[in-house]
Amino acid sequence: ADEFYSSIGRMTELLYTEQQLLASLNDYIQAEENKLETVKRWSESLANLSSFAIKNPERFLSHPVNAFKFLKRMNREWRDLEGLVRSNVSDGFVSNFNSRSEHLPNDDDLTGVAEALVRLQDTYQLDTDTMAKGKLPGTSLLLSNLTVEDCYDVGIAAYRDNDFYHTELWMAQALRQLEQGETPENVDAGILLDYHSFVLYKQGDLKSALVSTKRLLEIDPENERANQNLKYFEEHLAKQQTGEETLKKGRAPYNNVYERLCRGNSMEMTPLRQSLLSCRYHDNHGHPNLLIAPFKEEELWDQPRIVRYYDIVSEEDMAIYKALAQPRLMRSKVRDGKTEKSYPVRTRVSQNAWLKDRDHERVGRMVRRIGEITGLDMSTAEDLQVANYGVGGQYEPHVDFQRFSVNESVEPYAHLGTGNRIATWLLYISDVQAGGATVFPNVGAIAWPIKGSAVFWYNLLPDGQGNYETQHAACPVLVGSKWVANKWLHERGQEFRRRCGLQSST
Ligand SMILES: O=C(O)CCC(=O)C(=O)O
Ligand SMILES: [Fe+2]
Repeated sequence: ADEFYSSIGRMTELLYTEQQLLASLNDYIQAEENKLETVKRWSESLANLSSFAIKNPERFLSHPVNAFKFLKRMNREWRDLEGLVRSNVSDGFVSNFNSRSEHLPNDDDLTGVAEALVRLQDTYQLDTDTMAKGKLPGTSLLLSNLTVEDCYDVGIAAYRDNDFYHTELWMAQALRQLEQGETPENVDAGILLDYHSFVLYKQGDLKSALVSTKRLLEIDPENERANQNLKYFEEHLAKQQTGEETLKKGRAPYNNVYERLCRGNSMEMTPLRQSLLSCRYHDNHGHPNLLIAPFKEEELWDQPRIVRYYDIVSEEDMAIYKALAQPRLMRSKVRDGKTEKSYPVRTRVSQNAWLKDRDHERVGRMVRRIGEITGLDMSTAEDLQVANYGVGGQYEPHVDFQRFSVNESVEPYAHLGTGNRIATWLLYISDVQAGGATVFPNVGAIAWPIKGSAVFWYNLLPDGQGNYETQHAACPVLVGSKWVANKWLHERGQEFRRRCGLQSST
């Protein structure tokens, strides 16, 4: 089935679908109006005739022409009219809609996008009101706020996830907006308070659950469940006060290194260490192709060494990669090294496509460039992965190499036969308005997406062991459509290019 929330690029297709549906709906409205217009005209013309005739029916019908026309009308014209009234002009729209309905977002998309809002709220420490009012960078794009019903839907998505902490936040937001005078059609204070008090109770906050239940009983005094809960909460609270039970804490949003990095709080480096990071033009020791056009190289981090190259490809190249990838985008998966199978996971919300060197001359050209810049053999690299992130799109902390231990007989990436992923080339082919940084939680490095620049690092230590300091993540995209193109380089072919050491240091 089609999935949309995991890629803004895929979602853009839906906007065109909506345009076509709207055009078809307008055709239907026009046809319905034409039909009604015809019916009205007929009825009006008849009204005069009939009111004249009815004044003196016998006299009217005594005229043979009148009699002829009258019988004809009653015999044929009324029947024709009935046919017209009965005729269905909605077929076009209905069949148009039905043929597309398979390719419209399903419930998983709705859950996915609601989860995304909650994820963004946690990662970027935004309160529910800020989120509901859409007060984010890029606010000029916002058409309308979340309504009471929208907030309720986000709360329900969290509830289905057993995420009572966020259910509480969103039900409370809905209640606040209700108090501010919104008039939703399908949601009322009763149902909001019902959920609100229940999830407070589930989180062990009996005092607040009691307050919420009392509010519910004010508007619905007969509510049986609320009355039972009231008794239950009061009894348990009394016990608690005698110290029998302590408050359990609900799941609070985690505030770990990863999320702090996503918010742009990088680890402080000592000024000395910082000053040793260099920025220079890079020609890979005089590679002939790079002497003519060297790349600006910036050292982002020292241990592990992470470098960024600016202006690696042109705007046109990037447009080509996106255009080639767009129709092939599929939900990104994560490969389980043990079972060798790939699965879609919540920790990776994006869609991707793979481009071969031969798919376009510009793809092959960039791959050759990577070889020139890094000095590595590109013949064992994987195809170019083009990825586009969705709403709150992310890739939680992971390493790019396949974990293995020397005593294990399984060879990493056995199906490729090219050894492990020795290095990662991560090219940003879009900017991102807010969020979406690439961060390295084990060391504290942050790489912000800069269109046309590529970040490069070695995943393996010189002896072939995986370097866990290279663990990294793509932070949730707050505002924007983030596109990247990765090239994963493998061990085979690099034996004489990157000299291996016996010890695992770099
Ligand atoms: O998109 C990013 O910033 C990082 C992507 C990444 O780590 C991956 O695809 O393995
Ligand atoms: Fe990665």
